[in-house]
Amino acid sequence: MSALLTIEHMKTDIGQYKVLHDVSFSVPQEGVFVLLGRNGAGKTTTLRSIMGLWRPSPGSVRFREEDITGLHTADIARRGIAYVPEDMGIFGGLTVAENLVLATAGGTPEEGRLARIFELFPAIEKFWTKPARALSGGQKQMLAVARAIIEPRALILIDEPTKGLAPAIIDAMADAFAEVAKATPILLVEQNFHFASRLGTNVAVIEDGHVVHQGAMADFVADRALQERLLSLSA
Ligand SMILES: Nc1ncnc2c1ncn2[C@@H]1O[C@H](COP(=O)(O)OP(=O)(O)OP(=O)(O)O)[C@@H](O)[C@H]1O
Repeated sequence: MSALLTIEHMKTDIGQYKVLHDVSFSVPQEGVFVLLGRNGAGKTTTLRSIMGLWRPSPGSVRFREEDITGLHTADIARRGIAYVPEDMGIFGGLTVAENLVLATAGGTPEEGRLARIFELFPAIEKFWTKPARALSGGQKQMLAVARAIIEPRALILIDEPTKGLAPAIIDAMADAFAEVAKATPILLVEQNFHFASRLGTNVAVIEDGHVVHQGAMADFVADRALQERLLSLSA
């Protein structure tokens, strides 16, 4: 089966700074693909480049067999790629309901989809009429992901959802994300190796703007020497 998303030799400059030097990886049609790397390695820049928020040049991004390199962000999103940025992009002054309605194309969430979201993230239903700023950090992250899946999507990019969250919340999030991934593949940026290895089916490691490893998560988890070398982990 061909890959869902293929990135080849992506290189991104931000102003005068050369941030991505050579990023290549392929996201399969199913599961959770994790992009790991130390602080400042280029993970967020990779997601932003896929979404057209930075313009990669040269290199190519292919999605469902189509070359989407250089398209505008709205055109990339229209092809079914949702992006949950690290700051989550939710509106604190609006209610949870309004945040979800704003994320729908027609202004009315589809009933079955909303019911599924309530099942996955009970806090969304519980705090439906409350302002989003009243949610805890973990609940805000759940709302951000709920916004991403309120419409059918082909792929969700999620940037470091566990940042700053307590272990019990992270465990609940892992369960919910595993459920989400059964319907929609996820490209996940993470630094929390425990969370990433629990969820991930495939992994790529980025170091100083280069992808230095790509493979099955199970093989990476089994290879402690490789983890130690690439991530300074002794997990
Ligand atoms: N707007 C910007 N202007 C200049 N340099 C930037 C900008 N955004 C990111 N960088 C630099 O690009 C490099 C990669 O940043 P990026 O945010 O992609 O890393 P990351 O792997 O996501 O790290 P983190 O885990 O800390 O978020 C860093 O050295 C960062 O300082």
